[in-house]
Amino acid sequence: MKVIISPAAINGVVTANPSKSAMQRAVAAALLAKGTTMIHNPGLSNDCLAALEVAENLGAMVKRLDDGIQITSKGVQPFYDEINCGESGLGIRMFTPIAALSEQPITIEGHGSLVTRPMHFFEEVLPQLGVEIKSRDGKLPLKIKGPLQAKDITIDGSLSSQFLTGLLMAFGSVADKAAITVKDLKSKPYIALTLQIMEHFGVKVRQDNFQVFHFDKKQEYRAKEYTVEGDWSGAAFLLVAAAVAGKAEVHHLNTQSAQSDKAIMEALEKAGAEILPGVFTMIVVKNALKAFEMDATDCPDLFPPLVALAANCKGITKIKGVSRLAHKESDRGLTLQQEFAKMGIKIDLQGDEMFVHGGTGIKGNVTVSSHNDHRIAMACAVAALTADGAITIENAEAINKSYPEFYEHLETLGGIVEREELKV
Ligand SMILES: O=C(O)C1=C[C@@H](OP(=O)(O)O)[C@@H](O)[C@H](O)C1
Ligand SMILES: C=C(OP(=O)(O)O)C(=O)O
Repeated sequence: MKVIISPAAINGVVTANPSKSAMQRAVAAALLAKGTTMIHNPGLSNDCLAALEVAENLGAMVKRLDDGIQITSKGVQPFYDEINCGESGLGIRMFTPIAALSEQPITIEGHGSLVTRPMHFFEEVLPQLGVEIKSRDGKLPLKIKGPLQAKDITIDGSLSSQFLTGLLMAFGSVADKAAITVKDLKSKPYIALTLQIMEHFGVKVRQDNFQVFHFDKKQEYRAKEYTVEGDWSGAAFLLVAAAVAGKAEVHHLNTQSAQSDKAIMEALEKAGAEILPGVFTMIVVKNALKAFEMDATDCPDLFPPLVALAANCKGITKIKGVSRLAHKESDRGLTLQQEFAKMGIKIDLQGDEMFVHGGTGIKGNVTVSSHNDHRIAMACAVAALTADGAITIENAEAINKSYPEFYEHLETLGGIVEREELKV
């Protein structure tokens, strides 16, 4: 699908979409728990749907009800010898150690960009925990055979926190006394979110400075009611849209959330946007915007909205953490540079730093590509609001990975979105 976004002023109120990071973790916890869990405000993005299907294939019963999604489980008891994590990096890295709790051989598949994302971590770590594993040169498909035994282990956390999330979740249901030591952990707030959700479902982990994670006694996940928080990662695009093109009120955003991407507020403040915080509501209003500096090493998903913001800020914005972007749905440092260049915005990449030359005007009447990356599509859509003509985004349906409601929400706020379905 192509969408054409015309320049427009933003003004309106929306409720943030459910966080896929929180939803996927809750689905995993519900699978690991014995009993019936009810998930309210469930996410229905592609990554969330993939997590639900994986949970079903690993033994859970999933029912869609009017007030949420009900998951009934007896723990991991696979129905099939294959699971498919769709395009979700978190999904595959979290569910692989969980699937390995069973002794049944299981093939783990995915599609799209997931097929080229690195998984060699598992080949280094899982054999130390008693799991046999084969991959295609560190990539999908993975073939595993458990059962995983929780033991003291040291891992490298520099590529992604998602592997640690998977080990923590799996250890939570089998560890007696064990510790995971992590070297050079990145994206730490995502681990805080994992620990918070594990604790909600009855499993406590003692941690020292995000370096050592101790399991002190045998614990069990308990089936619970859980309400998925609003998604700061998706809302970041709407808040930036307001800062550059008008005003927006976004509901269901918790400023006390463990989500790393609430750091968008720090960037908006530095850039000079007007911010009116409320209880579970953020109001952002346009103001004169200036270049800012930000370290996004631990909140890498903020790069695309930060670039859309920086494009509208006078001066050169410096964002640190570019090396975290190489293995996302696209190589996001390069795709941002390439697509924003088409809109007349110069981006320099120097080592781990990105420099965005903003305030020079955004060029419209151009076609950009999402590179099948949801966050690139959303960043280009926000850039279009202040361009001097409409911007066509190819492969615009990429947003379904995390935020299927994105274009509707943009329209609710006053955005002008024309959809062109491809004719077959
Ligand atoms: O745990 C999670 O929910 C996520 C962790 C982050 O990945 P890294 O830990 O690889 O940075 C983030 O980029 C991803 O979108 C979601
Ligand atoms: C990188 C992302 O997700 P994941 O790694 O879970 O595929 C993302 O949502 O931007």
